[in-house]
Amino acid sequence: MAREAVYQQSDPEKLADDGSGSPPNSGQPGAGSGDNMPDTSLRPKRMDEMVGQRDVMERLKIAIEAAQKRGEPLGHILFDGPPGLGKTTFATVIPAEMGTVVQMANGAGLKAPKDLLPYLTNLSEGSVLFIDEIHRVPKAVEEYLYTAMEDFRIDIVLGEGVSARTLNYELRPFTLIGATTRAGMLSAPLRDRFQIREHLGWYTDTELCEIVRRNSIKLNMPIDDDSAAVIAGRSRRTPRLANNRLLWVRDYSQSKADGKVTGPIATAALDMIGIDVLGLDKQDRGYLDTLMRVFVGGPAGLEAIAHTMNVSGDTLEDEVEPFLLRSELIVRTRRGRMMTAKGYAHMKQTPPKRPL
Ligand SMILES: Nc1ncnc2c1ncn2[C@@H]1O[C@H](COP(=O)(O)OP(=O)(O)OP(=O)(O)O)[C@@H](O)[C@H]1O
Ligand SMILES: [Mg+2]
Repeated sequence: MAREAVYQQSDPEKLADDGSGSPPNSGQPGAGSGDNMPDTSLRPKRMDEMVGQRDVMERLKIAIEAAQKRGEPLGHILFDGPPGLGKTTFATVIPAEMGTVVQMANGAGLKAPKDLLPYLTNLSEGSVLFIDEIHRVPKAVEEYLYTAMEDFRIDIVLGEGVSARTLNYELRPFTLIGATTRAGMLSAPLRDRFQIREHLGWYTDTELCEIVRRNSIKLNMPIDDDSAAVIAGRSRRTPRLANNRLLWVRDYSQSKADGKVTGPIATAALDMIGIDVLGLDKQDRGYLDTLMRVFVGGPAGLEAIAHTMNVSGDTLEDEVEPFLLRSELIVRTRRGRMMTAKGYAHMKQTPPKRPL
């Protein structure tokens, strides 16, 4: 029987935020200041509570069952995909299905081999080590992971120069789960040591509706199909955003409508915080507005747009542009970013006439 996973580390969301990757003994089972955070409380605890990602789920269930039948630890798993699609969630439900414990680390916190050692030496047989943002693990630490993953062994070098000696340390067989939003940044030797690699893709509107409906029940505020559709439709196919939107709609309805949620109330709530029908927020529309108004639809360079908006180019490239590109509101050309006809239509403007 699968049990709930026992956390040996503080809350993963918090780790992801501060990037500290504090040592494994710092958290009591179930501890972590983020435990009462809404995002965490809405996080599925078991695989059957998860919605969507059917293929991934099916493959993982097979791998888990087979590993359990053989009495071996599950092969190492790498999850990649954009933020908020369920990488950390999978990393917590898998140990729960296996009835084992999980330690949570963050690649940004593993600055030197000594930061990794406590996690490795703390492993119990068949337990899981989750490294979030694994692309941020530096090379020196990564090399320790190679033998740890492949041979369940680490070689510790003691001393320096001629007196240096290597100590071989046997690890208990374990499963490493890595998560990254930047799979391309992982080195090939590390990537190839994961037996299972899963890419998490965007959710359908129907799946998001289901997530919103289930979570509204968790929040003691069951909502109708219309409201769920409004929230899901404005959530960019991302469960985390759907949860955030739902929580705001709850606040709004409790303050303005005695806790009653209807389609128009959900719409008014999301309009109020500047989330439009496509799920664009104020910054996204600010980008489109700048490109349209200041650069006459482009082509314009990223840095030029960033300077005009007074934000960093990285922010625009990582947080704003991917969704605008995916929605075909802008295109990236060799000469710079350009508005598309769809972008103009969304902003309710007519494209300028360009000389032939
Ligand atoms: N398949 C799913 N079913 C239901 N809820 C989900 C699912 N996937 C994610 N969620 C919800 O979305 C939230 C965000 O997911 P999660 O933290 O796993 O994303 P992530 O991929 O780890 O993001 P990041 O790259 O930012 O770390 C979770 O707290 C959970 O409530
Ligand atoms: Mg995560």
